[in-house]
Amino acid sequence: MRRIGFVGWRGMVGSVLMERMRAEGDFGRIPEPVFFSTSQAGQPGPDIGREVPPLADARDLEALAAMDAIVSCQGGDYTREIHPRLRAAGWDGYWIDAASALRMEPTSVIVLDPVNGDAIRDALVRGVRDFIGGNCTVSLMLMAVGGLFRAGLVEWVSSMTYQAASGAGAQNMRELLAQMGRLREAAGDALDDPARGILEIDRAVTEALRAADFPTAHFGVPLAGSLIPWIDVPMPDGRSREEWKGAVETNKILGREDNPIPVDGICVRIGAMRCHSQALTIKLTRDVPLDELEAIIAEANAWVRVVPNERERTVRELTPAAVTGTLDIPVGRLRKLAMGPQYLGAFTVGDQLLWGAAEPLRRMLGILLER
Ligand SMILES: NC(=O)C1=CN([C@@H]2O[C@H](COP(=O)(O)OP(=O)(O)OC[C@H]3O[C@@H](n4cnc5c(N)ncnc54)[C@H](OP(=O)(O)O)[C@@H]3O)[C@@H](O)[C@H]2O)C=CC1
Ligand SMILES: N[C@@H](CC(=O)OP(=O)(O)O)C(=O)O
Repeated sequence: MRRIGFVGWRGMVGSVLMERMRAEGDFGRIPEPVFFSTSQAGQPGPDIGREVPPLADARDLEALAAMDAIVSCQGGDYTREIHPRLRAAGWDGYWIDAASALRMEPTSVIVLDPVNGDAIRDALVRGVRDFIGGNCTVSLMLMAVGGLFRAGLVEWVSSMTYQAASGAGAQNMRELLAQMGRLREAAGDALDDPARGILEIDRAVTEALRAADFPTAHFGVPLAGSLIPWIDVPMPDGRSREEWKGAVETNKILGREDNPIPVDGICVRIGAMRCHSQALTIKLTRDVPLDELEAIIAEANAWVRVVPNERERTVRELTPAAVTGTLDIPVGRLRKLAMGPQYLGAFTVGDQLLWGAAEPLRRMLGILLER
């Protein structure tokens, strides 16, 4: 593992990956990092604390084929264009990818090593070469309650999501802020005057939300002051593709494709910046006391943390504002539901650019570098 190529490192997910790799000193373990771009070939590469060659052309198959591994955060269109051609040309290096394009291919493994590290290592021994990061919502749910799955305690899960703007892309994050700004403008001076009636302010804000010039070029509809109960394209059975991924990717990561655990729910976009939250209803395979369930959840990996089901701790620690920019995976609101002792309620939050996207790729590269 000498030459590692990075494609898509300038983008939002790629930048988070670069930040994490710099913070962890990963580049010190890579003898020859090569940075590619589809639009900036020949320009200087990123600052990684030592000199790197100018950017290579991300469509130059010969240059790509000289890599022992390629990490791509460039997106699905790029993967669909380049990966088959590289493989057809006989390239047998490792392909590590953030995009969903290859996730459900039988030749690939979805990587989330705190949950399926053994499956990843088995796959390496079997000669698997394509290692793909999972859907952010799926990875964050499994980081949160993977312990319950591992213990065989999950009969089914319903996940109701509250997904951040970042999942739709960098331009959407900007648009969310532009929408927020427009609403603040609409409230005008009335907001600074405590004597002015709230209904007057609300009327002005609603008018702005519905105005033809409200900034909606990327989301298509208002997100600030509203929400969007549909993410990604429709599937034939009424699910959105994001909801479909919840089921198929979870079971692929768990190695349960032949005997899948039902996972379903409604995926909703809300006005958070980069943290996805999920309210989970879990039907347990048997009645287990709550304190045992909490211990199983908390011991599953080094990042998950149980937040006691207390108001003060919950509103401070179990929110996008508290979690954003960190690798923490808090899980709280844990309690048995009114439906019966086998029904567990939970709420979890995670940064969708870290554990939801960049971190599993960084760790997969780390596993390859250790070999
Ligand atoms: N957004 C998310 O939450 C998640 C995304 N993913 C996957 O990762 C892929 C990449 O997503 P994302 O990072 O959001 O994509 P971006 O749109 O932020 O970046 C993709 C590419 O756009 C090019 N680009 C053009 N202009 C700019 C600019 N001004 N600044 C930076 N880059 C620019 C860069 O390529 P070049 O250097 O070649 O011009 C860059 O690598 C997605 O398609 C998806 O498959 C996976 C999980 C979560
Ligand atoms: N679809 C996710 C983000 C994403 O890019 O997912 P995927 O990697 O599965 O395409 C969201 O909108 O929040």
